[in-house]
Amino acid sequence: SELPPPPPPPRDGAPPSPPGAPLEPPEEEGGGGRAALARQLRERYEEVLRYRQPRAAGARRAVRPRERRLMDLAPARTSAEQQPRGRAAAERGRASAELGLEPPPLGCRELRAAGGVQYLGSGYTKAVYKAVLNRSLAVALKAVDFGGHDVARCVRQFAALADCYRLAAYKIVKEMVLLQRLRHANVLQLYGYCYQDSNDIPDTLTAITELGSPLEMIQLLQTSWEDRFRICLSLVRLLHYLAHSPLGSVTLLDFRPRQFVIVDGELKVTDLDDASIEESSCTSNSDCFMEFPARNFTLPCSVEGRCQNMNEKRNLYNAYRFFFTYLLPHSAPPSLRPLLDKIVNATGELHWGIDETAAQLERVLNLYKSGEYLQNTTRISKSEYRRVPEAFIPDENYRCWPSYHHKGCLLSVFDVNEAIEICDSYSQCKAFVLTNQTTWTGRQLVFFKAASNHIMPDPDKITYVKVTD
Ligand SMILES: Nc1ncnc2c1ncn2[C@@H]1O[C@H](COP(=O)(O)OP(=O)(O)OP(=O)(O)O)[C@@H](O)[C@H]1O
Repeated sequence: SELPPPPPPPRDGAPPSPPGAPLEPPEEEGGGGRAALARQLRERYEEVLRYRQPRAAGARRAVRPRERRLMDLAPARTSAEQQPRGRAAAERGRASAELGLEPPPLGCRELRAAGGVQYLGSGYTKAVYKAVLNRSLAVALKAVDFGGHDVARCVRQFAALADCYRLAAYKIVKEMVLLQRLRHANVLQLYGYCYQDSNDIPDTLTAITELGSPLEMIQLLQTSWEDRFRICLSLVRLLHYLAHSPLGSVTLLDFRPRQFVIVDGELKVTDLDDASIEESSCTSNSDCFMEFPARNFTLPCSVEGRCQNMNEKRNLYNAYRFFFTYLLPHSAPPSLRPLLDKIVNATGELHWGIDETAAQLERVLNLYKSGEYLQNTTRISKSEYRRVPEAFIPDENYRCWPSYHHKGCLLSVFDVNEAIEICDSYSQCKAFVLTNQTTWTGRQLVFFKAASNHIMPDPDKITYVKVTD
């Protein structure tokens, strides 16, 4: 309900080209509102510069008011169609260098030929579209949302659409710089970007990124523990990377689940416009106060006058409150529960840092993958099973939860003994079929069946039929 209405669909199947252009460092102007807007533009511009410069470069460079346009990329009026290819590429390369980015593999040329453009969603600032580039690559396109809260509020206040666009577009620029500098399996990949003129505003920016699907908590709660654990593990790997990133310790100030998307079952951060590397300065511990809806923490103030590990701990507590409590313990294998409860408690109390938390989750992964978690359980089968190689049972499904198949009972197992244990524990289960499919941890997928009347040949599967009860 808090989402702004979607922007109008792109005309003639063209990619969305919302107006505006970040880019020239704003000059200070006299006079109330305009001066305030100019100041905000300048602050955003300076922030982008901070992120794009390698830390080792040392002190911040002074920003010259008339410095060349920061993101004067390949404008639409010099479209790739109208100019030799080499020049377009050269312009892109030069622009990338200005941004501190590598030349993008995808740009305006590919965007103009995009197909299947579809509105995906929007937040306060950006609208996101799905599109197919080069007829094969499905990507996400991010642009400033003209109907969005950010632009609308700014226009109401300053009545200056072009500058309000620039202010919002800086968020995309910041995100692009961060996506480029923070490279990790759980950070969305930036494929490229395009500046093109729009009706009212020159040099509107579209970022081209990897496509994901929105993270739906309700949906996640209905999936297997294995898949939910994967989300938590990818989040912890991401936070571990962010705590030790090339930019320093990065905190995600906005940590709601909608800042993340799922790509092939892995969680990836997509919205980086609220990321920050500033570590709060302090003179005493009371300056290092962290407030959350249900808990507050006071962190130690270091002798250097910085709140110790505040960025890392903020991320960790948010991971606990938005993800771990919901996703980690429920329907986990019973022998892993004590360790998982320990992880949930330790992060909820901020007793551990990210290094320890990551090490503990990797430990859970190893116990699960290696089958060690099964060792404490008694593994004597109540029933006998007849092995029928190269065979499967096409029907006779029953439903179970949480199943990998919506009609049948498809679960992952470590080995055939675990499948026997599961079948033993379901009175409905009369047989099971080992498939040749595996999950992300390498566990085998098994169909549990309610009868074994029709067995069919299949070279890739093995059927086990319960012979006694
Ligand atoms: N790469 C992507 N693939 C698929 N959907 C995405 C992608 N990136 C973003 N989205 C969807 O689009 C929505 C808006 O994107 P994004 O969060 O970047 O915009 P925003 O204006 O910064 O939002 P917010 O107000 O949450 O900060 C997201 O909630 C997400 O569901």
